[in-house]
Amino acid sequence: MTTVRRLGIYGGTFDPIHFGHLAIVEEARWFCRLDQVLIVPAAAQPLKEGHLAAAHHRLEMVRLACAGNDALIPSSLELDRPPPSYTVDTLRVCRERYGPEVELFLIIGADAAADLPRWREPDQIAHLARLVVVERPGYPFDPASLVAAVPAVRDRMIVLTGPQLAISSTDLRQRLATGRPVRYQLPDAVLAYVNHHRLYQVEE
Ligand SMILES: Nc1ncnc2c1ncn2[C@@H]1O[C@H](COP(=O)(O)OP(=O)(O)OP(=O)(O)O)[C@@H](O)[C@H]1O
Ligand SMILES: O=C(O)c1ccc[n+]([C@@H]2O[C@H](COP(=O)([O-])O)[C@@H](O)[C@H]2O)c1
Repeated sequence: MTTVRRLGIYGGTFDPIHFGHLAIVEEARWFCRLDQVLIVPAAAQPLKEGHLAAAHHRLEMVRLACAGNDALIPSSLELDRPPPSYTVDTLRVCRERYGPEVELFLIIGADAAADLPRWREPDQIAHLARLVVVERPGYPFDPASLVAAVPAVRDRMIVLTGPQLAISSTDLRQRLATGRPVRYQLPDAVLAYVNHHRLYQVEE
């Protein structure tokens, strides 16, 4: 069994999960020498209007995407409690489950990081976990403004350039709805699942 000393936590709507997600996790895992990364689909993201695929579908797609990489652990942590899914609560549960010796690393894309001041208890988030911000094409990130808005992130933030893949779930959903190709933007097994369950097709 892997001894976990450095644990990554990567939350998202994952509607659907794609290679942009997986590539940034891999970068963070390598750079921060993480033993494991929990991939945590949100029941309901507090600042988002809603999602299209049901929670069990999004979790199953995460499971399929993680297959073959023992360091990636699909987690139903946020689906097992009532929404909204506040990250600070998830980090508290992880702290309790894994104990004080395990260092927590919260992985987030640059667009989500810029929004951190609007999240619930951002100071506590920075106390509970180091923040691993991975840059994303189209979302210039200014660490100084984040530190100005949430001083607790100073010395707790790592910014990675990352693989810079301009893939988004919104674009994938639009492509799927209009019959455009999405292959090579997400794992084949996830695409097969999406097609089998007709997740993002517009009914005629
Ligand atoms: N291509 C990408 N590069 C870097 N970070 C990404 C990328 N896609 C998503 N992320 C990050 O992954 C996390 C989860 O994102 P999410 O599930 O909302 O995907 P998304 O592609 O942004 O979806 P949507 O288009 O529906 O908003 C967030 O921290 C987000 O910033
Ligand atoms: O805790 C909050 O207040 C909060 C506000 C907005 C977003 N989040 C989390 O940020 C992660 C990325 O969100 P998203 O919309 O990019 O999928 C996901 O795990 C969300 O639950 C958390």
